Amino acid sequence: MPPVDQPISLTRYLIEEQRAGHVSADLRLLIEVVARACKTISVAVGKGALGGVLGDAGTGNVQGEAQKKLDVIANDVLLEANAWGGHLAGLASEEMEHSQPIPDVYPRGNYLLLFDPLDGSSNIDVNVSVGTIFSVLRCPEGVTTPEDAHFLQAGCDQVAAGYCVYGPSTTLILTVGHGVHQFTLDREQGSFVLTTRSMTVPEETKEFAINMSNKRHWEAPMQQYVDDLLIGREGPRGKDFNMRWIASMVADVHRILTRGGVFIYPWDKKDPGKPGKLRLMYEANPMSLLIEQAGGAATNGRMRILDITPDQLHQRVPVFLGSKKEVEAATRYHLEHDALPG
Ligand SMILES: O=P(O)(O)OC[C@H]1O[C@](O)(COP(=O)(O)O)[C@@H](O)[C@@H]1O
Ligand SMILES: [Mg+2]
Ligand SMILES: [Mg+2]
Repeated sequence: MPPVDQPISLTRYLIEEQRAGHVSADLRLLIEVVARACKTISVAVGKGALGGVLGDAGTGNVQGEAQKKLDVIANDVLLEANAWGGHLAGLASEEMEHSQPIPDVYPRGNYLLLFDPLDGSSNIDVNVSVGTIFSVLRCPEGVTTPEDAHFLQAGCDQVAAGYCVYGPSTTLILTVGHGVHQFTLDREQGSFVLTTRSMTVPEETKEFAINMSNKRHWEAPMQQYVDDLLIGREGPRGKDFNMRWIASMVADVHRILTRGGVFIYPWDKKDPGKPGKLRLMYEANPMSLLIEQAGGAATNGRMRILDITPDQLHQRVPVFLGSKKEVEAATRYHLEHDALPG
């Protein structure tokens, strides 16, 4: 990836993208508001035990998951910042049952924002990287008070997507449909600086990321695929593989954007009613757009994630994303299994 010679702030990068006709003024300002909210969340995360922000909130979200204090704080920060941002018609969060239109009394715009305010929250209390994932859609024409149904657009309709990782450094990864770029938070200056232009995911990899403890609950083709990875060079894949699992999707995807790999959260029969663990609108779609923009691939094991027509705001999907050839290989195991007679 080419290094950047001159420090370029996120603001300057976005102005250049606006001049090039890649973003509207409204979208530029909306991304700036999200980035500012991420800075605030980064400060809260960084306080750790000193800030009293660790531990459970004692509440559950709409998904029936126990919320961490920081899940609630991050959600509130994003809501507050964006309600006054002036560029949105509505927003939706993994932590809220329904989407929220921006009330009349606030300045409003034509975009819809969806977010996972804090991804990987099981890692907060052990001081491992967590992050924020976001996705931007257009509000359908003529709609002034968007409802859940207006957010149900395929991932290929996203106009921007990104995530922020709160790790050893705070980094913002962004696409507005013209490549994927990395910005690192300069903590002294308080601004995001472009540190990697045009990130690319190598086509091939020898590294996979999966929660192996679920293996016995997977479908047959998924078990076969991983068995073949583990046999390594003596098996049909003809090479040895390494494994990583951080259990924060943002951090696992960030590694893949940086050095390649494949990330898989397949369907499992622990809870057969759930079509997957990860959420289409807040996790799978934005990450799939980023990965595709960086030259990788993303499927649900059978079809391209960005082509899925959502039918629920909190819809879950299996996720296979990363290095193109490896995602194609894992997908092929499923499609060939589906084509078997009987
Ligand atoms: O604990 P598991 O089952 O391995 O799941 C880990 C996955 O769950 C997630 O933490 C789900 O995200 P949330 O923390 O936003 O619910 C992903 O970031 C991660 O990839
Ligand atoms: Mg998440
Ligand atoms: Mg979350």
